[in-house]
Amino acid sequence: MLATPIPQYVDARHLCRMEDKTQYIFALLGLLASLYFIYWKADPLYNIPAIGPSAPILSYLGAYRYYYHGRQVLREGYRKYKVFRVPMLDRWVVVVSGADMNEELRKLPDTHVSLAQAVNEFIHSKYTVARDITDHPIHTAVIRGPLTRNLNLLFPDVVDEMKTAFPEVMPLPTHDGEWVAISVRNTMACIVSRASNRVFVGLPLCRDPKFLDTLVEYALSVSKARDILNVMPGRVRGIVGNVLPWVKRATRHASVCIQPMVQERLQRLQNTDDDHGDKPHDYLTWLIEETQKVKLSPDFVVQGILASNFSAVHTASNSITHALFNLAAHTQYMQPLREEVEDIIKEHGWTYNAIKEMWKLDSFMRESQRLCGVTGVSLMRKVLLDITLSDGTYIPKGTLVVAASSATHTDKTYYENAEAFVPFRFYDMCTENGTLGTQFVNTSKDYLAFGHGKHACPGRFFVAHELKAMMAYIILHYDVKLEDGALWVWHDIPPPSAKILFRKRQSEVE
Ligand code: HEM
Repeated sequence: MLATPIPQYVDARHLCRMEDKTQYIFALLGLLASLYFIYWKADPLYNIPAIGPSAPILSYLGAYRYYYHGRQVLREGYRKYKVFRVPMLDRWVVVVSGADMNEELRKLPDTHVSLAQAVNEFIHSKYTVARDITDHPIHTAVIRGPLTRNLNLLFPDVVDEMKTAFPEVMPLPTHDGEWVAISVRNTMACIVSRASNRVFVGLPLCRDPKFLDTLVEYALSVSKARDILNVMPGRVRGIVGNVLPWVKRATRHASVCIQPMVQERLQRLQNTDDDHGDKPHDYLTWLIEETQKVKLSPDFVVQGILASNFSAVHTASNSITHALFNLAAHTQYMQPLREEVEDIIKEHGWTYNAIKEMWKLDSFMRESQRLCGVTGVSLMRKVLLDITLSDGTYIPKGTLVVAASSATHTDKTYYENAEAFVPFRFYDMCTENGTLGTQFVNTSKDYLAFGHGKHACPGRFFVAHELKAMMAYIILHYDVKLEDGALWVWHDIPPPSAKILFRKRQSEVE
């Protein structure tokens, strides 16, 4: 084929245009690179060392790594820096390292940092947990106040519910000696939910299958909704959050069950004012009284119950699931635990004080939580006013700051043989030093499983006794072991498929 000759003048103009185009492209690329560089440098967190790439767009690689290997990333930062930052899909999170920095973070006043705002930013509580709970956390005041003060009185109900729930939810195999594989997380969630709601809403609602289904759906929907909202850009988030159906549906369904009880309590409270009746003394009444104190409608009680469930059930069922896996992986500790539990129950029965006195079990639970906390971070705070930490790190308003709890818990500066599961280490500390400062419920700058300071988990006194009672029940009634050939592979949140073998207890305490 003959090539068509190109006239000279066309060629020259064409070349000129090509040159112009190339120049424009280079100029545009240069401009974009400069903007990219300026944007990167202008980030107010730029001076805080980042784990993984910190440049815009590339930081998504780091976010991906943090999502899947969070604890490794946190440990890397913890080893290298006092203060560092890790990328998430929509933000950077600043992390402080070591007990002294933890102490500094927990001492920051509420005028400068906020836990509630941080939780709201992190899981969008307004759209995932309960509409008004960030602004009006009535449940927190009730848990911290009357619930904790009255644990001794409420505890027989928790024990009764647990004793009823175990045989129903985890029936013993019909043949003696037969092992049965049980999916632990869901089973424990079911029993924790019943025992906790025995206190929150009482009988018969705490056993009502419809109410319990609503709570299960609600719990699942919180993380589903959070995952959806996390990938939304800021402005769209509010619009999408408002149309998500789950929290509205849970509130509607829960209202049908709870509102009549609220009305009944209100009536009784009024009668008490008129000296005609006994004042009810339970969680619903305390929530109603709290709404009255802060001048809210009693309708808020439903949100308070949902938020209580959100705070209590997921955390507690994960905690006992980890403890059971630790027991199944270290069955040599069954015997000393059995001896302790059996002796104490024989002497005192299933009382609140009896559970408190199970010090070996207490130490076991604390150690399990030291190594297997629900998340690798604690003391999550949103910065409300610009702050400068003692090492000179400037943290602007709006930033999320956390403490690297899992890295602190495995730091050999604070714990001997820090990586090993040594279930009676805290028991030994208590007996050697004669102090009670290392009980399951105690927080410190190097033990952050329940947070630390003013906002430390107010439900920890309730949950410590609830979970110890459940463990004591299992220790007395079941043998446990891992499935043949299975290794205990630790997860922040154990997958529902993770199973343990249970059988009716074979041996008496020797
Ligand atoms: C093993 C189970 C639990 C764990 C590991 C746990 C852990 C935590 C942590 C780490 C915090 C944040 C503390 C801080 O930042 O200083 C917290 C706060 C909170 N927890 Fe728990 N928790 C558990 C069970 C419960 C239970 C059973 C309840 C309710 C009965 C509850 C109610 C709360 C509330 C209301 C807050 C917010 C406190 C505030 O805003 O000041 N938690 N919890």
